[in-house]
Amino acid sequence: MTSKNDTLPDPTRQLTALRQRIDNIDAALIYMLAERFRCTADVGALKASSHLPACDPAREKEQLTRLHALAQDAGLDIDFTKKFFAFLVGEVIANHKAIAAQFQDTPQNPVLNKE
Ligand SMILES: C=C(O[C@@H]1C=C(C(=O)O)C=C[C@H]1O)C(=O)O
Repeated sequence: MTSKNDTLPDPTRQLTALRQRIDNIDAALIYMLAERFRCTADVGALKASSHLPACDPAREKEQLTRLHALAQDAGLDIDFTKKFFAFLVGEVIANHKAIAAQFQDTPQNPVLNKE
């Protein structure tokens, strides 16, 4: 199969091909993050309705140990992994606090009643 891309100089074609792979990976990351945040929103609603704290340091410690090993195995920078995880969990905890505040105002939280 020929395409317009076949007529480009080699480095340009290689760059286009690499960027196509990057775009595919970015799409997968966005979908995975969206799914993770949907899941953590459900955790936030469960915690709010059960009066559990937004943050669980023991669980985070376990996750960090696991992610450290996974990052090492995958060849992903450990410091980046820790920073990314801290950023992600920081967002989740802020969301959990917002859900808890909303639950206090309106115990009929729509997140809990969506099914
Ligand atoms: C999602 C939870 O809430 C918080 C967020 C976490 C996460 O994003 O993975 C982990 C621990 C908690 O501090 C949980 O307790 O499982």
